[in-house]
Amino acid sequence: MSSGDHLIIFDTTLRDGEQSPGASMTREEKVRIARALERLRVDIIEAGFPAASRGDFESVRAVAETIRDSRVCGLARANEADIDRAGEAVAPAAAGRIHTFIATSPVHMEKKLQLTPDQVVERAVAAVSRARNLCDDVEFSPEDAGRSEPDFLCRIIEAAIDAGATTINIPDTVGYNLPEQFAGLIKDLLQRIPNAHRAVWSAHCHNDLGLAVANSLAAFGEGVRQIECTINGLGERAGNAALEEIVMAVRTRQDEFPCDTRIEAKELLPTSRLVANITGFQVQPNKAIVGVNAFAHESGIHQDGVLKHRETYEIMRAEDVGWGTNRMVLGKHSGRNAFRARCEELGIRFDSAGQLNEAFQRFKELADKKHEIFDEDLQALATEAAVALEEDQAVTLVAFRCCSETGETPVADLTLLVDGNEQQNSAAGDGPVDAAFKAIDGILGVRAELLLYSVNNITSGTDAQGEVTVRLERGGRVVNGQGADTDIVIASAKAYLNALNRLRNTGERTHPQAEGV
Ligand SMILES: CC(=O)SCCNC(=O)CCNC(=O)[C@H](O)C(C)(C)COP(=O)(O)OP(=O)(O)OC[C@H]1O[C@@H](n2cnc3c(N)ncnc32)[C@H](O)[C@@H]1OP(=O)(O)O
Ligand SMILES: CC(C)C(=O)C(=O)O
Ligand SMILES: [Mg+2]
Repeated sequence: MSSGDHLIIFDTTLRDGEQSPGASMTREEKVRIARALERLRVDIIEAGFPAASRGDFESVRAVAETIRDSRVCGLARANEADIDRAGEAVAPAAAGRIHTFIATSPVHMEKKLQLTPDQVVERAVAAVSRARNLCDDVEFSPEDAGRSEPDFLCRIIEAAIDAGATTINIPDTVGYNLPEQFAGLIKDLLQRIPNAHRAVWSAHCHNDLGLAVANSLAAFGEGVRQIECTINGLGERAGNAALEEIVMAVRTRQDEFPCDTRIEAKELLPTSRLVANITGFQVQPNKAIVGVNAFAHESGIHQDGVLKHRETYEIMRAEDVGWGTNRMVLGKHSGRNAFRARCEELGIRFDSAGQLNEAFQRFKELADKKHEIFDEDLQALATEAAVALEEDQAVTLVAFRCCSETGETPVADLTLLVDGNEQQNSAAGDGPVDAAFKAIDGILGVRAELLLYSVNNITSGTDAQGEVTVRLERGGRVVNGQGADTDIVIASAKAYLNALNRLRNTGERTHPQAEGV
């Protein structure tokens, strides 16, 4: 719990994070998240604003009673009642903190507090002194410091340290600052305030301009040793600096920073998921560190690079932040190397370059129709490709159109390539599949009995491939045919043709059951 020479991570998910409209948490939920934060080894957990409500007081107290390895903090305005309530709430903690604040920008002092700067200094000093009588660890924040006058900040911060503040937190409350400007403010305050060295300095940045993490890191570069942040960047308006981004930026770029955090990074993903599930604020896929795509590669050139040497396209290891591993997503941007590697992992071997090419071609065609290709899709593709190569597909589907309207008889219109010649036919049927089969029969003039027709979706989702199996019987011979497509009527036509081709190729076969369904 001591600050030592590491960067102190002050997590405010349960206080500022909870201020996101719609993110309110119950006491039990706060305790669950606090436990996760303790496993993550955050130094300080700001558990709530005890004066806000009885429920929040009880939540902060429950967290203080439960957590042993992180300091537990409660927020309080600069008034007696709030401070006493915060002191009472954190009293059971193994290590507690009272965090008191008052706004220092001209607009906040004049319009919101309706106090003069002298009155604000007076309240800040009284608040810090009162808090110090209740707790030996007191943090003071000049709210809206990012828009406050530096001279006034120097005055009030010096007074707060003299009154007993052990941490001075500089908030960019409305996310207005730019990184260089915020770093400049920190540097200026540290140089000009004579007793600055008696407190730990902290940054608390908001993300209104998407700069919360950048501003926090810039402040770290200028001497702050505590950063206030939240899991998934949850927080008031556009949120706070994201804890996982701060932690991994500092760890990954130790060449740029003076020290590291104590965070157990493998807990980042589980904690992110817990907070997302409890608050209902799901993380965007491209969110750094914890987004589902943060360690996923779909482009062939990237996949090829990562397969050859991970560091070509990854600056962190997925495993280090709680993911099982990085992820190769097969889609239309993927190349042969990733395709073959995944197939090999699934035990699919290609005996020849021709077989690989055939399967890869089919994979690209499918990928044009489907967002993501799953393992089951690959299995189906590999089977189809093998069948296509090993069998004489004398009849193939060239084009297909089907009109199906409420109250109207469905009509299928298709073109087949039969022994090298294109032939077209239309037919009506009881349903689109029946119409398709009849149109095929019309061209081929075959009479086979349909013994079985079944459809399975290979993967989930409305863009999933449907896999159709048909079983045909003619003259005592029984064959099965399979077809897969994102359109199940086309999958049906393919399966029917596959079976008809087999009937042609297995003219002499008498044990069709061996094929199984
Ligand atoms: C930047 C931040 O994140 S600050 C924290 C923001 N979080 C919250 O506000 C969540 C918890 N808040 C609450 O539950 C309520 O606002 C309470 C219980 C704190 C106060 O409720 P109310 O007494 O009804 O006051 P209300 O919220 O309407 O107005 C805030 C009052 O606090 C005053 N105030 C605001 N900040 C401070 C401060 N740091 N120190 C002293 N007084 C303050 C305002 O000037 C206003 O005073 P007024 O009533 O005399 O005009
Ligand atoms: C209470 C303070 C630190 C705050 O949340 C802010 O200014 O954003
Ligand atoms: Mg804030």
